[in-house]
Amino acid sequence: MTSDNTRLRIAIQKSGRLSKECQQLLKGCGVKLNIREQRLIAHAENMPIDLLLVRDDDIPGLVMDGVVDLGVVGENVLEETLMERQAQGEAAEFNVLKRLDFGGCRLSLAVAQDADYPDVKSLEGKRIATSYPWLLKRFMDKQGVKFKSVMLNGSVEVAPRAGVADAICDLVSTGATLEANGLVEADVIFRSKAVLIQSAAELPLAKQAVIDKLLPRIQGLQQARESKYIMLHAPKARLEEVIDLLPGAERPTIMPLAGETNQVAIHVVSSEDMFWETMEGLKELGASSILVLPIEKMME
Ligand SMILES: Nc1ncnc2c1ncn2[C@@H]1O[C@H](COP(=O)(O)OP(=O)(O)OP(=O)(O)O)[C@@H](O)[C@H]1O
Ligand SMILES: O=P(O)(O)OC[C@H]1O[C@H](OP(=O)(O)OP(=O)(O)O)[C@H](O)[C@@H]1O
Ligand SMILES: [Mg+2]
Repeated sequence: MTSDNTRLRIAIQKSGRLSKECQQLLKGCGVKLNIREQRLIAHAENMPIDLLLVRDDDIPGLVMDGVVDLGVVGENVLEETLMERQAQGEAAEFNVLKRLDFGGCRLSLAVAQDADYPDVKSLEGKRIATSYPWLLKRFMDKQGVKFKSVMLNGSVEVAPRAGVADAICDLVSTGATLEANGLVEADVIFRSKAVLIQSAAELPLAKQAVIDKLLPRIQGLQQARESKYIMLHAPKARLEEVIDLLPGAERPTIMPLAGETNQVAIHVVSSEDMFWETMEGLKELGASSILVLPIEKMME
């Protein structure tokens, strides 16, 4: 990659479940990217940042070997790589800078829909197909269940039907993939989200300064995504009841309404979502013109 060691190097997934959201995250942080198809490297136009676009499996290693400074990867891949590297005596140091709010999934054991599965002990001596042998082994060792691991890098969900395994241990989100393959989730063994990790190596001040800029921006984006701006009109007489119903702990702003003495306008930033039920409750108290708006960025 570039020989310019003053530019912060960040590894993200090239294409897959994390790639779009990683690019959006950087864009939201004000990083102008010029990503071209087929290119491994993308240079930011307005900040000293270079992106390395790779398979997600390679990201923890690139960070742990200090080839890149930062990486975004699922905790599932991170933890699996960590265990594998530790077992092989390879470099396995890194720091988690931030748990992100995307890439949520779980690593689960799944069996055929008609299988008899009272608990995990029913997998004793069985063949389990997975791309995560270390995470699976850790869980099964803890449960005291012996099994045979069948390592597959992809299409794990077809293994039972193909007669290659009796059960699988794979990532699940909605469960649609399992259902489409006649499988049911039996036990969750690991819950995962995407994380931003940093290499353990000490960074030059200039690079650290870029990280110090990015982190509060990521925090601001995440906080904004979790928050809503709520506006409504409410009768003065029921103000306290209306405020009690509003989600989140922030005190609202109360403003007069032109030409209206019995009603006020209420504005509040809420850290929680506003449910239809709450809106209906507000309406019953006489509130009207209730608006729930998304917030783009936030800084406290
Ligand atoms: N269904 C899902 N919903 C949300 N996040 C998921 C889902 N499946 C996987 N992930 C997360 O996204 C990561 C990347 O998933 P993806 O399926 O794109 O990986 P991959 O096929 O191994 O890609 P690559 O070609 O980069 O190796 C996973 O390691 C996991 O952390
Ligand atoms: O429970 P679900 O919502 O169905 O999601 C789970 C599926 O998503 C991931 O694969 P992905 O779709 O990213 O494709 P891949 O197998 O090519 O990685 C994962 O490996 C599962 O197969
Ligand atoms: Mg992968």
